[in-house]
Amino acid sequence: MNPQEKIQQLTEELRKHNYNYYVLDNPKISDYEFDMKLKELQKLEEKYPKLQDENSPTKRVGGAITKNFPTVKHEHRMYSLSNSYSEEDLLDWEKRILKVAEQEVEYVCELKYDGASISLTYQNGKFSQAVTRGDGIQGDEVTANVKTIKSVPLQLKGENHPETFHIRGEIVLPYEGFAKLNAERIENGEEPYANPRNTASGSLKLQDSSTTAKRPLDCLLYSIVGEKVGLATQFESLEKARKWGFKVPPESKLVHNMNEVLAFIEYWNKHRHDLPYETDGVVVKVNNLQLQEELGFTAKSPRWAMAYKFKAEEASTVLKQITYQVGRTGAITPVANLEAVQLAGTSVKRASLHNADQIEKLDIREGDTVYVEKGGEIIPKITGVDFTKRTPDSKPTTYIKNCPECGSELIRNEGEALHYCPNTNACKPQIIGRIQHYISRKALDIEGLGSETVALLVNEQLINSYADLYELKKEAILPLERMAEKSAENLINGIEASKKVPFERVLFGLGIRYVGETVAKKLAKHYKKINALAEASFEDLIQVDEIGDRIAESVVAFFEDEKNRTIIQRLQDYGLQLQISEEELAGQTNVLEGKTFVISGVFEKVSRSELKKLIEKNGGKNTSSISKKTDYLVTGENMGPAKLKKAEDLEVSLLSENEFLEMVNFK
Ligand SMILES: NC(=O)c1ccc[n+]([C@@H]2O[C@H](COP(=O)([O-])OP(=O)(O)OC[C@H]3O[C@@H](n4cnc5c(N)ncnc54)[C@H](O)[C@@H]3O)[C@@H](O)[C@H]2O)c1
Ligand SMILES: [Zn+2]
Repeated sequence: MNPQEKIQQLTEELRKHNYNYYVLDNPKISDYEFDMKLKELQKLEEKYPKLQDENSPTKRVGGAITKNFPTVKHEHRMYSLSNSYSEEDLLDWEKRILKVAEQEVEYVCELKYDGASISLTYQNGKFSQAVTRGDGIQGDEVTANVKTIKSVPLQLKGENHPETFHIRGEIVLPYEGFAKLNAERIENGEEPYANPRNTASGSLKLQDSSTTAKRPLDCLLYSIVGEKVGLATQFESLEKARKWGFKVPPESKLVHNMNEVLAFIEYWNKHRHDLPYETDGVVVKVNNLQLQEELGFTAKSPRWAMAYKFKAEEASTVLKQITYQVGRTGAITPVANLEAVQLAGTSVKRASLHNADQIEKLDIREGDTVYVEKGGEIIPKITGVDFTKRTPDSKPTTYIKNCPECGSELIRNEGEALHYCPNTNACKPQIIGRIQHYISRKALDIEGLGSETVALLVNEQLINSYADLYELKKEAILPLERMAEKSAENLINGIEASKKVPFERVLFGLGIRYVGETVAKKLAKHYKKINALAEASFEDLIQVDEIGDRIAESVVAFFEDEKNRTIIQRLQDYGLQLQISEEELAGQTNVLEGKTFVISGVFEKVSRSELKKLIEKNGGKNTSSISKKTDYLVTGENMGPAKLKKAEDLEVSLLSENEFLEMVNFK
C-alpha cells in the first residue's frame, strides 16, 4: 500500500469509528486502539504534508450533530485538547509558551473527566440552554435533558452575574450508576453499554427526558466563557463558578511551575480510582487569561492547554478457560478465567464475556492471549484477541447447549442476547438465587440471614423456595456450620419480622422477571391486592402506566405457573403483606409518589393533566401518581411527598411556566 492509500484507508476507518463513538455512542474498538490509529495517521501526514486533507480526523473535533435535536451554533467554538503522553511532551509545550510569555507561568491543573462535553448558557442568573460540543462549531440543543441533572443549577446563587455567559464542563456518569444500569440491561437481555462516557453522552440524546432523569448523571464545570465576564485568571473563574452554585471539581489546583504540574500528575495517576467517576488524564491550563488570548488556538485545540493522558488501562494475558454461570432468572453468563494480571492496581483473574455474540464477534478461544480493559465496570472486560499469539491447534469456541448445573437444554428467545436455563424450579443456582433475591435489602430485607446461609440451607435441603423459610425451626438450623443459639434465634426473628414488609417489596421479592423495584411499586399501587394482579390479563396489564409487552407477558406467565400460585397461597397463609395497607386501600394517602420530584409552592387552578404535561416536558417522571385532586401538593424543598398537605391549608399563589420551573427541583 502506498502512503496515499494508507492515509485514505486510515482516514476512512477513523471516520467510521468517530461515527460509532460520537453519533451512535457505541464504539467498536477501544480508545487505545483508536488513539494508535490516529497517531499513525498523524505521523504519515507529517511525513507527507502534501497528502493532508483539511478535513482529516486529525484536524477536526470528532463529534457530529444528530437530526433529533435542534442544531445550535456555538457563540464561541468548542475545541478539543492537544494530547501528550510523556513528560517531554509537556516540557516542549512549556517551551513554546515561554517564548510568548517571557517569564515563568502559573498553571491550573485539573482532572480530565471522561464524559460528554457540554456548554450551558445562563441569562440574568437563570439557566437557559444546554448544547453538546458536536463538531465544535455547532451542537445539539439538549436543554430539557440537562435540566434533569440535579447538579445543574437552574437559578444561580449570589449576584452580579454577567447578563449572558456560557459555562463549559463535562456530563459524567459515576461508576456506580453505570454498573447498575448495565446490570439491569443484562438482566433484560439487552447489550450492556460500552463505557460511562458513551452512556453519559447517549443519555443526553434520549428523546424522552424522563428516561434521562432516571440516570444518575452529574455535571462538572471547568470554564466560564463570554464577553465582559471580567475575570483575570482561570483559577479565579473556577472559584467564581463555585460561588454561583456550580459543581466545580475540588481537585483543581493552582500551581507555579512545571515541577508542580508533574507532581499533580503523579499523584492523580495513583489516586484517580478513589474518585466516583472516570478520569482519563490531567488537563494543564495557563492560568492567566490574557496570556491565553495571546497564545490562541490551532485548528483543533487551544495552545494554552494540554491534556496529559494516563496510560491506557489495558493489559494482555492468557485466557485459560471459559466457564458459565447461571443467575437467579436462569440467565447464563460466560466468564473468562485468566492467568492473573495486574490492571489498574488490582490483580485480575476473571473477566466478563457478556454473551455468545460477544464471544463470536471477538472470536475468543481458550488458550488465546487477550486484551483486558478496566472501564467503568467492576468486572473488567476483554476487548480483543492478540491473533499473532494464537497457536495452530486452537479451536473456535462452541457455546454450551446445556445448563452447566442441571443439564437442561438452554433456550434463547428471539431478539435476546442471553441464553436461559428453562428449568426454573429445579435448577439449583436458580433456586438459591431466587431466595437470595427474596431476602435482599430492597425486598424482604431479612435480618440475620445472609446469602451464604441461604446457599447452605438449600444445599442441606432445609429449604427449596422462599416460602419454606417460614417453616424453618430453630432446632433444624442449629446443627448447621457456624450457627449458634443466638444467630439461629436472630434468623428466626428476622424471618418473622418480614411478615410486616409492605406489599410492593414482597412483590419485588417474588423475583418475577422484569419486575424490578419501580415496576413492583407501580403494580402494587394499581392492583392493590396480589389476587387482582394474578388474575390480570395481558391486555389489562399493558394499560398500566409504564408496563410494556415484555413485563406484561412475564407477569402473566408467572401467575399461570401452578407452582408459583401454590407458593403465593402459602405466603398468604403465613401472614405476609400481599395487599397494600388498610389506609392506602381507604384512599387516605394520595401522593406524588416516591422521591421523583419535590415541588415548593402551591398551585391553583391547574388541572392534573396540565401539571402532568409541565412536569413531563421538564424531565419529570412518575406523573401517573399525581393525585387526582389537584389540591394535593408539596411545599418546602425538604418536605418529602409523605408530608403533602391539602391546598386549602396553604397559602395560594401563582402559576406561570417559569415560576413552575423555579419551584421544581427534580430529584
Ligand atoms: N473507540 C473509538 O472508536 C473512539 C472513536 C473516537 C474517539 N475516541 C476517543 O475519544 C477521545 C477523543 O475525544 P475528544 O475529542 O473529546 O478529546 P479528548 O477527550 O481527548 O479531550 C477533549 C475533551 O476533554 C474534556 N475535558 C475533560 N475535563 C476537562 C477539563 N478539566 N478541561 C477541559 N476539557 C476537559 C472536554 O470535554 C474536551 O472536549 C479519545 O480518547 C479517543 O480515544 C474513541
Ligand atoms: Zn439449569
